Amino acid sequence: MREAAEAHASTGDLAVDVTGLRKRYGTVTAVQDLDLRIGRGEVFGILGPNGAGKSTTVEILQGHRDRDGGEVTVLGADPATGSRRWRSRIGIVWQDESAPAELTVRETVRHFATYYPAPRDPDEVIQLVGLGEKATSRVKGLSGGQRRRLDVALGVIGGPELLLLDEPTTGFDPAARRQFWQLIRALADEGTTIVLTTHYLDEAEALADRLAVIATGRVVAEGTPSGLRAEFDAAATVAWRERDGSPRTERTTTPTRTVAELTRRFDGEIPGLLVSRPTLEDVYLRLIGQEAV
Ligand SMILES: Nc1ncnc2c1ncn2[C@@H]1O[C@H](COP(=O)(O)OP(=O)(O)OP(=O)(O)O)[C@@H](O)[C@H]1O
Repeated sequence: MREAAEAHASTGDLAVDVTGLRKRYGTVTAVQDLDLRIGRGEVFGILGPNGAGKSTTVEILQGHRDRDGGEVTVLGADPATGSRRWRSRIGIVWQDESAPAELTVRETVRHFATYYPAPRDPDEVIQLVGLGEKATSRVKGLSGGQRRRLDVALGVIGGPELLLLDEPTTGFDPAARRQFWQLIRALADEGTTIVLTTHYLDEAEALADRLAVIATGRVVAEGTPSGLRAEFDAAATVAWRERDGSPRTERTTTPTRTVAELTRRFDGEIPGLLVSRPTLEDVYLRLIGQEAV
């Protein structure tokens, strides 16, 4: 999936192509000079802290929010002028619950299917999201996690080529998150392009073929989860104490050489030696400006 998506991204077969996106709300700049290229069939994570501009970006991709500047193409069209037919090719899982409480799960999914020109089979979608045993339950009786699964069912009932999920697992317990991840992977295996925003680094790592870290409306890092990790693994910190007891640290991409030099200098044991590398979490926190590594 990842190789196919990267090949698409490089050959120009893009599901999402954003250049120089800008959005302000009054005096607040929510998005500034944001670029995104997402290949067809790719699972793409947009990772960032509260207020980074994730929801604003996704709303602009959906065509639900105007932009102030930049070029945006989603499935070949500008979302600002996308047709109804274009909209039917995109599935959206909203942050707010949208299903009517009094209907059953099956009634709700069947009802939403009528909005689309070529919907999927409602019972198949109910099975896909793991609500088979709840098909005849009323929406108001579902748990939070089950509601979210229903939201995904409503997002995919139209058979979308592109699925946009805004913070899909916020409020989930750990087991529900893992189950939800399986669902996203199943959809990705069917070939759906998936863009999801998240606060959670582990979620982006577990699901995304590629991810963009955004902070204050800009992309501050982009790549595969393993590529980002490798890039940041390059720098290690060597810490030790000098003979007078004063602490020293050195950031280096060649810690073994540094330790060898120190070994020679101290002629044996290096006082207080510590060699450490940042975790991906440390790197993420540094990227979003919340902690020094
Ligand atoms: N309708 C609005 N009116 C005014 N300011 C807004 C509006 N929506 C968002 N903002 C501001 O724009 C910035 C980006 O918000 P956005 O919701 O896009 O971020 P986010 O990354 O999705 O955050 P969160 O993770 O908290 O959902 C924030 O400073 C926010 O306060």
